[in-house]
Amino acid sequence: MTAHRADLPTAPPLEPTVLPALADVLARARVVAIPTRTSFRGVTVREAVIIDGPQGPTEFSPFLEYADEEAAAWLAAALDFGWHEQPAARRENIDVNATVPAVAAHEVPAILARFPGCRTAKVKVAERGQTLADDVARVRAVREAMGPDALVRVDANCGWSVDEAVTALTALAEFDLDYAEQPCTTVDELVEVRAQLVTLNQRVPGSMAPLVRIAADESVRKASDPLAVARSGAADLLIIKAQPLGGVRRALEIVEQAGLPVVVSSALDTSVGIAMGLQLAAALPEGMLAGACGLGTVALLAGDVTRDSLVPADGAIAVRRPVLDDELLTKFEAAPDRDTWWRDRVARCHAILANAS
Ligand SMILES: O=C(O)CCC(=O)c1ccccc1C(=O)O
Ligand SMILES: [Mg+2]
Repeated sequence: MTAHRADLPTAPPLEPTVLPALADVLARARVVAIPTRTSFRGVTVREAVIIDGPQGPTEFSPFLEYADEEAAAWLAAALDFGWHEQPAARRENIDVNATVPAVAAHEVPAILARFPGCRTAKVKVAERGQTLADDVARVRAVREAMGPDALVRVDANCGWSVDEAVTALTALAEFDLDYAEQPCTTVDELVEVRAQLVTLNQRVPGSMAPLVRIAADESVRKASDPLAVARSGAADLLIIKAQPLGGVRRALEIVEQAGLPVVVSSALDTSVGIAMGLQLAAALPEGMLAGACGLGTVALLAGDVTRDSLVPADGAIAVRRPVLDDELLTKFEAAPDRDTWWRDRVARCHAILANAS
């Protein structure tokens, strides 16, 4: 165990309350493979296990490259959402952002059209194989399409070094960014980028605010210690995802302990996983939400497992659980080898949770 400053406790352990039997989980599971409309961080088919739990449908969809230890937290989340009562909702509708993949600038209007009414956009930047000029052109296209009142954010997904991040965010500052999500990989790098951006902001003498605010995503959801960011002052706000953090209740505990404003986001889930994110956003204490959430991403998929998809209307999504559609589950059924692969993965992650409890 590392030493911790007294002001922040360690993150709560993954506690898989009462674990349902593996056979029960698998009997309720359907594996689906849904194409994306646009390549999103290299993903062109999104695979997911949809489980018809006693409390409602739930989803297990860790990315393919994740090892079992990491994927086990996603299974804890899925089982918690499918088998246990969830924290009470404090709001009925959740504002969401448009999510703009790393497309060419001329494709931006077509992407934004899938997010009706959204007044916040999050734009992917620092994509491998692209240049800062591509990012500037894409962000400019978003700002021009949405107008001066919209909020525009960027997400670099760890794609920059400290120097690249400072250069890029200085160049992008003319578009008046709401925040930059995970510009670099490590917590120390985030601290350094943020410090340099504070220095660059000295147009307001004595201000300790950075030129662009920093949000942490991977440094929260992929970290063994999701509170390290908050403890070291590496970010102005946190991106919180229910599946990787082990479910709605554990994510709420982490938010409370971190004490930073948050934006709830998805992992490119089907409507079932989005429902979990909406539940988390709806349960957040007053004043913790830092704006529109990244939960509109079903609009980036070319299919879904419900007829009543959880996509934005008027810039928001109503908090609800979708009704599974058997025809769609069959239509997007994964190939037999992929079905077997996912069921084996569920079994291995289930064993990890069983050993931990
Ligand atoms: O936050 C959003 O707008 C959508 C979700 C999103 O960007 C995302 C989706 C899948 C995997 C990673 C990420 C991410 O935020 O980095
Ligand atoms: Mg992100």
